[in-house]
Formats: sequence, structure tokens, C-alpha cells
Amino acid sequence: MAVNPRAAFGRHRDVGPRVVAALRGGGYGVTALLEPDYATLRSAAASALARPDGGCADALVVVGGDGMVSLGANLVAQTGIPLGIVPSGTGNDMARGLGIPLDDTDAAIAVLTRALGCGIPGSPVVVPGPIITRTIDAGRVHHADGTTWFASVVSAGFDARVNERANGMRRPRGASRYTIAMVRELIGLRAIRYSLVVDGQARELDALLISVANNGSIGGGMRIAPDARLDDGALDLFVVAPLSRIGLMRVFPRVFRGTHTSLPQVSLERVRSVALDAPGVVAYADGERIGPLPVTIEVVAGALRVLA
Ligand SMILES: Nc1ncnc2c1ncn2[C@@H]1O[C@H](COP(=O)(O)OP(=O)(O)OP(=O)(O)O)[C@@H](O)[C@H]1O
Repeated sequence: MAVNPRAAFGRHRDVGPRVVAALRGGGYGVTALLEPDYATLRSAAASALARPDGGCADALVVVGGDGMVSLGANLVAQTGIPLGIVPSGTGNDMARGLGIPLDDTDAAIAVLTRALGCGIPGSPVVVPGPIITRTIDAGRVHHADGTTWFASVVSAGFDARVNERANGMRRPRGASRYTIAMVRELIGLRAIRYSLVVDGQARELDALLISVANNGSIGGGMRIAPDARLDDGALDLFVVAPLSRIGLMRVFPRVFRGTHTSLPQVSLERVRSVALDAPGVVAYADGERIGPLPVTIEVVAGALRVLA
């Protein structure tokens, strides 16, 4: 179990110990990993999964936000090891897409323990039963530094620029830094000239942002691709055409309801692979920095088993 104590700016530090207690109480042995930073946590989790006795972990459970789902997906995609998620982050879009309760930690833990077939704590013999998983697609991003898996969404445009700016800010420490970063990026809003290859077909277009979605939402419930399905063997290519600042601000609230899709500046298309290029644009996958374009993104059907 890999825990990010800094998820949601450290507001939910109680969640990790509660998950450990529930799993141990249900009959599982738990290796709980907490490290000072993400990279150390990732290598500690990789070492824990590669058990020295040659055995296989029953599951990897991540506690945190979408960045932790990214960490988990990159360790278990195509291994058959199931991924459990207990959301304690800011956005939690992957948990949202999987229907895992977001604001009720006990209910989220119950989803996990049920899927793991945990025994009932307090009963004379607590032995886990069969594990029940759901199989979903994952995406793969090929970039200059290698290949990165994603579960939710790759962004490369206005929203990624906001992320990039917010990450570079020292203050404020809370979520309001994203609002400030967004306002600053809005001031310099301009269309980006993209070169794409979509399922083998080359195109050039101007857009404010392009996202490639396996899951339906980003940024804590912005339903960019409201009809996206996690198990359809496809990704949703989301493009917002050039708009004025006021035009973009009008689209923004509609994204939370998913009613933006009828606007002429918004397009959604079901695809299997997308090569993306644009000068000076950085790609983010599941909220984590990938690096500058170009990247190539593809769907890998059924690559993840999840406990949800
Ligand atoms: N000790 C740590 N362990 C793991 N990640 C850490 C740690 N300290 C800081 N981080 C940072 O936390 C980020 C991931 O956060 P996470 O996604 O879990 O929560 P969040 O950002 O609040 O939620 P969301 O991504 O859903 O909005 C990573 O980018 C990582 O650099």
C-alpha cells in the first residue's frame, strides 16, 4: 500500500492508517509505504511488488489523488496485479470515474475490502475470500524520456499550462494557486497550432487545448468527456477551438455539468491513437508532468485490473 501524506495539501493524513487497519482487520498482511517524496515512494512500491520470495502481491493499494493512481497504474499495468484506490487527493477524478465514494472514507474503504474479499473483523477465523476485480483500459504515452501509463487523461494545452504555472509557484500553498495560475494564463490566452496524427490520419489545427481521455473528468469533476467509458477500448479526443477569454469563461461552468459538448467550439471523437505536436507545449498525464510535445498516445484495452 502506497500512501501520499501530502495529497490534498496534507488534509487527509488519517486515511492511510484507517486503510491499513481495515485491511489487517480483514486478514491481509499489509506493507504500508510512506516516503518523503513521490520518486522514492514509486521505487519503494516497485521493490515491494517484486517480492524476494518470488511470490506475487495480491494487490497494490494507493491512497491519495490522481497522481497516486498514476504511480499505481505505472507499476501494475499489464501485470495482472489489481489496483485499489482510496481517494484522499484534491481532484480524485479516477476514483470519481470508477464510482468510488469521494467524501466518505469508510465507504471507500468498504469498496476496497469487499473487492479484496476481506474477512469480517472480530469473527473467529479472518481469512480473505476471492478477489473481485473490474478490468479497464489504460493509456500509454510515448515521449522523449520513455513510456508512461495513464488511467485518466492526458492534457496538452491551456489546462496543462495552468498546471505547469501552478507547479512553478511557491505560494499560495493551497488549491487557490490553481485559480491564480488560471487567471494569469487567461491574460496570455492564445490559440496553439497543433499537428496531430489521429488513428493514422494527419491533421493541423488551431485550438486552446487538447486532451485525450480514458476517464470522463479532470480537475475535480470537470466532465470534459461525459460519455467516456473506461472499458470501451477507446480514448476520447477532446478539442476546444480558439475562443476569446469571455468565450472560454462561458464554456468553463458548462464543463462541470457536461453540457459543453453541444457548443460548436468543442469537439469529441472516439480514437485509438493520437500523435500530438505543438511548439512550447508540455503534456501532463493524470496531473503529472510528462514533458514537452511531441508525444504519441495509445489505448491499451484491458490493461488494468481495479478493485472497484
Ligand atoms: N511524500 C510524498 N509521497 C508521494 N507524493 C508526494 C509526496 N510529497 C509530495 N508529493 C506530490 O504529490 C503529488 C501527487 O498528489 P496526489 O495526486 O496524490 O494528490 P492531489 O494532487 O492532492 O490530488 P489530485 O491529483 O487528485 O488533484 C505528486 O506530484 C508528488 O510530487
